[in-house]
Amino acid sequence: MAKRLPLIAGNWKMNNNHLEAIALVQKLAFGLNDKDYDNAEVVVLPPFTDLRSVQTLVDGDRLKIGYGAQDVSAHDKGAYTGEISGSMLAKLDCSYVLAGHSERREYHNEDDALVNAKVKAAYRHGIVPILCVGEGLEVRKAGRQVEHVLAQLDGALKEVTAEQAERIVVAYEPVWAIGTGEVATPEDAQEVCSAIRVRLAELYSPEVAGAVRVLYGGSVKGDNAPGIMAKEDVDGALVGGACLKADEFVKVIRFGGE
Ligand SMILES: O=C(CO)COP(=O)(O)O
Repeated sequence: MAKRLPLIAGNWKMNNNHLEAIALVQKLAFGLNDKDYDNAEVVVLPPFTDLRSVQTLVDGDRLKIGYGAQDVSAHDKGAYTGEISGSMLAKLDCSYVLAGHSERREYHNEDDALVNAKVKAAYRHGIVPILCVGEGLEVRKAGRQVEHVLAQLDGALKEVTAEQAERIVVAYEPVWAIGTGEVATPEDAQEVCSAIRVRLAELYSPEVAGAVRVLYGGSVKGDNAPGIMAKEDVDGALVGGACLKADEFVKVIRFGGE
């Protein structure tokens, strides 16, 4: 089985205008060397309004940093005020798009059916979805995190083919660890990431399960990344706060040492 290249993705959330975006990507590129890009695929997920500027910079300077969006419409075009389609993102050469981030689920009432529609919209336009799943504190306290996350996974993957699923990225982000400074232990992350992989093998095949990158997200920083990344079924990180500072994000990307 081919070794999975770790993916370190920075979700900027609603931070940085397009000028700030250019400055941050330039600083990040300046801080990274060839070895870093061999160790991990580096991706940034800026707000929609920054994507054209990021595309121009990445193209012009031939940066090895990938990029994508934080959301996509389930629809391809038409009267959907405020929405952004997969084809618009594809035209900006976005490689990835988040689907089902807990903040979309919470503040925009996105349910598994809508997340599933967004996952399929991404595939229609050749964009790899980064599917976010994760439990809240109550579910964690009740010890039902695995069951909860697998139900989200099943819902999001309805009618997704094995060929499509092989390319998906799944990010396990326990809601109680997002933006709280409360990081899951490496064992917590491994438990759920491994359960996700087992479920992918059941839904598809061991080959698909072996190819999919499963990330952990939730208060990942330079100092806790190595412990989490050392776990067998954790193939990278989805980083929020720590990706807004280039130096700190570089530390996460160097989880395995300089
Ligand atoms: O939600 C996250 C990434 O998508 C995690 O955010 P923090 O790293 O700020 O906890």
